[in-house]
Amino acid sequence: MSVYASRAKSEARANYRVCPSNVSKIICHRRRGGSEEYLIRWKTEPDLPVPPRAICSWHSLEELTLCLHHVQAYIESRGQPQHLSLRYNRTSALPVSRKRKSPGSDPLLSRDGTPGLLTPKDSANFSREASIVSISSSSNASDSTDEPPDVYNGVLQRKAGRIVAKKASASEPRLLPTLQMVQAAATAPYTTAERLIRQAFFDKLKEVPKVRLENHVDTSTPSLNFTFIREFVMRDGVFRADLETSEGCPMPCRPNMGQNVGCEYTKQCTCLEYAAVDEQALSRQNPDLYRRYVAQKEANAFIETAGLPKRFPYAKPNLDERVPSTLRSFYREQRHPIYECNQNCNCGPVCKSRVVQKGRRVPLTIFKTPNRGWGVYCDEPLVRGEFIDTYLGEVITNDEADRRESKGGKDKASYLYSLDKFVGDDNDLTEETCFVVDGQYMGGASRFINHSCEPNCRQYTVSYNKHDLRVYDIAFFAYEDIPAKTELTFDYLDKDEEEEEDVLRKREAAANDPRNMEKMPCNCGAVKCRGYLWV
Ligand SMILES: C[S@@+](CC[C@H](N)C(=O)[O-])C[C@H]1O[C@@H](n2cnc3c(N)ncnc32)[C@H](O)[C@@H]1O
Repeated sequence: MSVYASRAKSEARANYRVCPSNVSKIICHRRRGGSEEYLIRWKTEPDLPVPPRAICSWHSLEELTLCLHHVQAYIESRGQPQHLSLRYNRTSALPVSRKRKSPGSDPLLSRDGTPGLLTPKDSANFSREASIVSISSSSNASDSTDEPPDVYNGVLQRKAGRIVAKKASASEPRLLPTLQMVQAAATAPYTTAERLIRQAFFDKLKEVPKVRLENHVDTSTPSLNFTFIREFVMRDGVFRADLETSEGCPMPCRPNMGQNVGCEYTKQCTCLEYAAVDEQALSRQNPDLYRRYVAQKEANAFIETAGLPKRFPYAKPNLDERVPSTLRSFYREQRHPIYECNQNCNCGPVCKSRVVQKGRRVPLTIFKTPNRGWGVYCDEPLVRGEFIDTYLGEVITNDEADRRESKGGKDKASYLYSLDKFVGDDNDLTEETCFVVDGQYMGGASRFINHSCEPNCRQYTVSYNKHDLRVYDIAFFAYEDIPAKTELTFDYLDKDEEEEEDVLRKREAAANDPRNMEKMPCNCGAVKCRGYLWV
């Protein structure tokens, strides 16, 4: 038997001690042609902020020797004399600066998967089961009682070197864990459970058009407690406005108006009643009315805009389905709500005022980032103003959102999105009475979009019933041309662009403000990063 280390590089790290008893696990990956690859998972020193389950390789030649020695002993114990190649990850789980890495830098595994760990994508396509084995020892890092056990998707937990299936409670009934998972949990190492979880997630994903999962960082998948949905799920205490308030645009809107594209060519379209006023057209058509309008606007007074010429939100150069509609610059910059035509309109399905309601057209990939959990990119290039997807989830009351939020600590990811666009707009809607979308357990791929202080996407309000101020779509559009496979991001605080010096000054102040100790650091990596996610 020979153990062959491929592409070894050494990198001494004085403060990181590795010895054979520190090896918590060896992952064996059978390759085409019968050879095997081994990945070594080290336990970490308790005082080093290296993730306990990080897959590390050796950091020095001595460590490599120990590592090979350990692999050899392990293989001998299994009696598998084969040609072996040992692959490694160059030390990516460094003890410092892990949290502040820019997106894409220094990933645990390279993007093409080489030197490669089994990725979830690989495992789903594996005809032959990747053989994954574990060496457990009583001193296993994640077995220590002062550390919480690893939780796999809230379904299976690693405890004392075994996998334990979490029981479904009456208040939280679910189909998971499956019988197969429970049985595997009783007998198998946790890597087997992880594989089953991956498979279960891929099964879920099969139902979702044009969404892929990619993970070159580790072997996890998003939570199995997450369900992909196609429309809002309305929970207790939330409601839409009465159906009869949903007016369509009546005659004269017709399917064959103008250039066969519906409402853009009628200034009378009642769906556009609350659309942005076309001030240029107004000043041309009725200078007196224009002057009055400007005065009211400057006085911040309520303006009755019915009958005034309106700006149309979308541009569509031709009727070719492959050419996307784009949001016009005024809407892109001003964030004026977009009112689309609805099922009661006479203009018909090709009307240019129907974009978001037709749903996502672009293919998205949910991928694991090195430092911000899962993120999303589009497989194809996006043009500025192109619609991407809406934010879906359970629609809950603000009180319920507060309850759900209070259950998590500062590190808990937040998936809550307030539907508060119309708060204060001459109505009695308040921050307390508006509804909230929770994408934690249910949603679409866009629920995985991360925050950036310099985002390439923006969120917009899209309404199909101008009388419903509580329930509308949150739609993501590209804010700039975005090349294929670039991570999509939006600003969670929806702040307007700030000067760089202002941001840097505020960032320093935020870093020194003890109240921010409780806040989650932002890892967006942008030059203008504000430092924290919620400041
Ligand atoms: C709507 S989720 C986005 C998807 C999430 N990354 C996941 O894996 O499910 C929001 C959460 O993602 C994480 N996140 C998003 N953007 C981040 C950033 N720039 N820096 C650090 N964490 C971020 C935070 O935990 C945040 O509460």
